[in-house]
Amino acid sequence: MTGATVIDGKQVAASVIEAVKTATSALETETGAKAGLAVVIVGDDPASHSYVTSKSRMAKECGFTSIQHTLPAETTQEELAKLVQSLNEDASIHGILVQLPLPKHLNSEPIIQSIRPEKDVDGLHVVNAGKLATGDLATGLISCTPAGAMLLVRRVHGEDLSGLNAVVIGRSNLFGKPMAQLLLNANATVTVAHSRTKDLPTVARTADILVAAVGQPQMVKADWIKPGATVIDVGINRIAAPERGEGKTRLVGDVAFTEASDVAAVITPVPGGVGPMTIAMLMANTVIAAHRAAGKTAPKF
Ligand SMILES: Nc1nc(=O)c2c([nH]1)NC[C@@H]1CN(c3ccc(C(=O)N[C@@H](CCC(=O)O)C(=O)O)cc3)C=[N+]21
Repeated sequence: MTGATVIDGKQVAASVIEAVKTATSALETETGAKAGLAVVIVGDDPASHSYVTSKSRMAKECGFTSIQHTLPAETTQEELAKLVQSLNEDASIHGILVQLPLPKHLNSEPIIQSIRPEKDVDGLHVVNAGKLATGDLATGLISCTPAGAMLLVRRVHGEDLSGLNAVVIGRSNLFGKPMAQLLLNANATVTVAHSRTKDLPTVARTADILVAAVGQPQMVKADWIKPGATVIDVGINRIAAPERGEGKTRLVGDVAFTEASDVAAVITPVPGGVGPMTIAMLMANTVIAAHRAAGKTAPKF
């Protein structure tokens, strides 16, 4: 039995996309500039290709100039660096996304840091990470998954999280750290827990807002959740689903959704929760970057 309200991330993402479309066409009408997103993918990992395809499709739907660079698995560090450099210099491109992970022989860190911060729509450049860490949310670009998860939190709790305990499980630069900073910036009392935390369930149970990015399928159980909490599930795990037929798989989050729904007040599903928000915020970051490049005040999402 599901007692919790299930947040429809697809629906919230669709409303963000509508706002992006409006901002994109307003910018074009005012300045003649068309927002441009370049997505770079190296190698042939099928999951990565499917994500990139949906990003490119969504970019077109938003009215962007959307270009996709598909490079062979044996691309060298120098070749990739050269491509990023040319995209940095291309005035028609406002956002550059290099799909991660890169093949093992490539070093992603210098590539990400070579993207001009103004075009870093993934929010992974140290300049953007630093702006978020110092509370400057107005001039940088915020990493898409935490930005999307935070937008869902704001839909539930409003802009001010004063007095609320938030626990983020996960401490990656990609998600956990920026998520914690967004929550802190909204006045939540934030705990960052991780694999070395002693007694994770007890720590998790202090959360009014529990954000799970543990990377383990259905690890967060009902007894990890404070009754009435908001649970944001950031996990994307593909597991075997023999009930659907031999060799079939399905997507699950980091939260044991069915049992968690009996305890939480609000919960995000997987699929259909944070995932669609990630793509929507990438579009939002691109139109923000395009506004700034044209010297216009960027829209807020
Ligand atoms: N530079 C970079 N930036 C990223 O933001 C980035 C990346 N690399 N590499 C891979 C991860 C993963 N990621 C997702 C985006 C959307 C869904 C999404 O829309 N998921 C759907 C389900 C999709 C499906 O059915 O497979 C959902 O949760 O409903 C999931 C995962 C972005 N990533």
